[in-house]
Order: sequence, then structure tokens, then C-alpha cells
Amino acid sequence: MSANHPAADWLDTLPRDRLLGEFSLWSADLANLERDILRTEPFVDLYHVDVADGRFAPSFLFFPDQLARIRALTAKPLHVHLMVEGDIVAAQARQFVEAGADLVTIHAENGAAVDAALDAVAEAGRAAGIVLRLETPVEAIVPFLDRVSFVTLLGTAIGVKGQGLSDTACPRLVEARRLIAAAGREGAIRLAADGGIRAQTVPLLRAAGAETVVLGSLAFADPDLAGRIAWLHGLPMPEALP
Ligand SMILES: O=C(CO)[C@@H](O)[C@H](O)COP(=O)(O)O
Repeated sequence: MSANHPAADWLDTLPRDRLLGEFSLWSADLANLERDILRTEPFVDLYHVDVADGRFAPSFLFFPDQLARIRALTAKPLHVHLMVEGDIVAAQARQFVEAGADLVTIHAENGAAVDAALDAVAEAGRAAGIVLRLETPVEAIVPFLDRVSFVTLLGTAIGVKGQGLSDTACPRLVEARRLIAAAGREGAIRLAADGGIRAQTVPLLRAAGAETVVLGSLAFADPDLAGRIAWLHGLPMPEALP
């Protein structure tokens, strides 16, 4: 573990009175990753690191040695989103926690492989999350709610950048919020929206209950990142569930 690694209780240090911004390193300048991390660090709550195997998601993304280099550059929490097939997910989770991930999110669609992957993350003393593809029924989060600190809902087709937000994204967040509350896990779980994060969609996602959003181009391509993040932090809290 790097000396840069944040305290184990980093989850409790994340603000609750404003929307969190996770920045997706896939949308950084991949030829200048260090520069983009250092320039965005003052504005980010977590870095989001997509991992894709070209089968579970149609792209090849980030690998453990790369994460270890990123770990050495920043003390900000690193959220690894594993978009890989079930036969390798537990092994991948282990490799990414060894490389310095603070939070590893596993797809519920990995089925029978999910438990072992969540165990691997917990055994390493790191936080775990569960994530759903856009087409998966939201109830699929329920069996995992007592074991995770983050629930992420994709708002676009998996593993493709630059897409518009699905009309189903906001109603799905509301449903997830209800399920989290019904499980007595409100306040223990952060609800995250990933995909389709645009200036016009962030207020809608926040109103639907998102507590964190995964910004790609909205962070890395914004000429006024400080202004963008001040705006994001100033969005009103979601209304209480009826
Ligand atoms: O997971 C994703 C896209 O599915 C993100 O992590 C991307 O980085 C988003 O990039 P933009 O489309 O917002 O530019």
C-alpha cells in the first residue's frame, strides 16, 4: 500500500450534504494521465477507474499495474468498476485491491461469482459496491445491500462513452433509493449514477436521489472545472421519499 493511501475510514469523510463528483479516468487525456490527475485533484471526490475485458463490456480498459501507478500519484479514493466476466471477477478484484483500489464495484450480473468477489474485497479491508447494467431489474441490488457501501446504476449501455442518458435512469434511481431505505441502509450506502452525465442531466439525477455522479467529459473537457464543480456542489438535496 502506498504512503499516499487514504485513511481506512475515508468513506466517512465524504460529505453528505452535497452531491459528490467522481471523475472517470477513461475520459482523461490517456497520454497525459498524470497531468490530468494533478490538475483535477482539487475538485474531485473520488477517481472512477473503469475496467473492461472486451467481453462483459465492449472495450479494454485499465489494468492493475496502471492502477498502482495512479495510486502513487494521488491520495484521493480510487473506485474501480469491474466490467469483466464472472470467471475472472474475484481474481480481478484481488489484483485491483492489491494495486491500491479503495472501493471495488462488482456487477450483479456476474451471478454466482458475485459473493466470492465481494468476499475478496472485504477480506482485503476495502469497501465494496454493487452495480447494475441499464437493462437489469433494480431489485437485483437487494441481496447485496447489507454488504456494500456503494450502489451504482448505469444510465447508458455498458462500456461506451459519449452516450445520452436513458429515460429509465431517473425512475431507476428512485426505485433503488426506496429499496435501500426499505433495507434500512439509507445513510450507509451511497447511490451513484454512471453514464450520460451532462449539464442538463445532473440536476435530474440529483433530484431522483443520486448522491454521486461519474463525470467523464463533463469534468475533463470543461474549460472551467472549478465553476462546474461549484455548480455541482450547489445543487439542492433530493426531496424526502414520499
Ligand atoms: O462509464 C462511463 C461511460 O459508460 C464513463 O465512465 C465515461 O467516462 C463517461 O464519459 P462521458 O460519456 O461522460 O464523456
